[in-house]
Amino acid sequence: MIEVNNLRKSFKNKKQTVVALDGLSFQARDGEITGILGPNGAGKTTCLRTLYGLLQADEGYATIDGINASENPLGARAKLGIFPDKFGLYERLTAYEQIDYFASLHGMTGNDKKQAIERVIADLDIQELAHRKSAGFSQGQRMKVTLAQALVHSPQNFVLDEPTRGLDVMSTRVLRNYLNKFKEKGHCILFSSHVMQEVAALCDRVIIVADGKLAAQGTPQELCELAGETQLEEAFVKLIGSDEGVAA
Ligand SMILES: Nc1ncnc2c1ncn2[C@@H]1O[C@H](COP(=O)(O)OP(=O)(O)OP(=O)(O)O)[C@@H](O)[C@H]1O
Repeated sequence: MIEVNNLRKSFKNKKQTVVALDGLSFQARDGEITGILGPNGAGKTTCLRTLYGLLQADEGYATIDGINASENPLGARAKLGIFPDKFGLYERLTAYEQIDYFASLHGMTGNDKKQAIERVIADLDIQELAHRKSAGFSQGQRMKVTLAQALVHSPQNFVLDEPTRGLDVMSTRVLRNYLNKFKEKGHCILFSSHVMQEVAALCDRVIIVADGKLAAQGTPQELCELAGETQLEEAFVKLIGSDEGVAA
């Protein structure tokens, strides 16, 4: 379970202060897919970077299975799989070596590590890629290796930043199926998006963020009822009071 409590974060330069998070709070529960939906600049990535321990909030805190992400970033990351917005594979390494590298970063060694790598390779059905160098991998193959390296340490929680950006239809379907399977096993999945269809298709609960604050939350159905609309897109526009920076 992931909890975000009253997060505040501003970025300051000489001329200007940008408030990225302005007291954001929400929960993402086990056994559910939670989507953070918000227009461009709403604060989604800033929130996720705080969860990874890459950014320190000015106020408030985030916990991963009860572990404070800024006080104990290594402990929190052990419980977290991170699917970044760009697939940064090392072209000269094989898929197996990439996954092995991430397993080692999580402190895995010996037979436990070997078994974990083989399990995730089988899970994602990438046996034929395992001993190929990643230079030349297709977008879908890169996505699967990225998933494997994010999940090799069997985290309870999985966070994805705009996961289907740049993916073709087939890769998007593979990723969605995988997220649904992961959810059915009782894991907590949190992803950010400004793509309405994706959120409507995948999410059990939606956190709508605008200007760094929680604008509304609930199931897609509850959000439609709250706004008095039948389509999530219309409900979203009504709830944030603007249609800027939203993709259908
Ligand atoms: N490192 C930074 N320095 C200065 N301003 C920043 C920095 N990171 C984020 N911001 C600002 O904070 C606000 C929130 O940005 P953030 O990237 O979290 O939004 P987002 O919801 O992820 O947007 P998008 O959907 O466009 O990716 C924006 O106004 C952005 O310009």
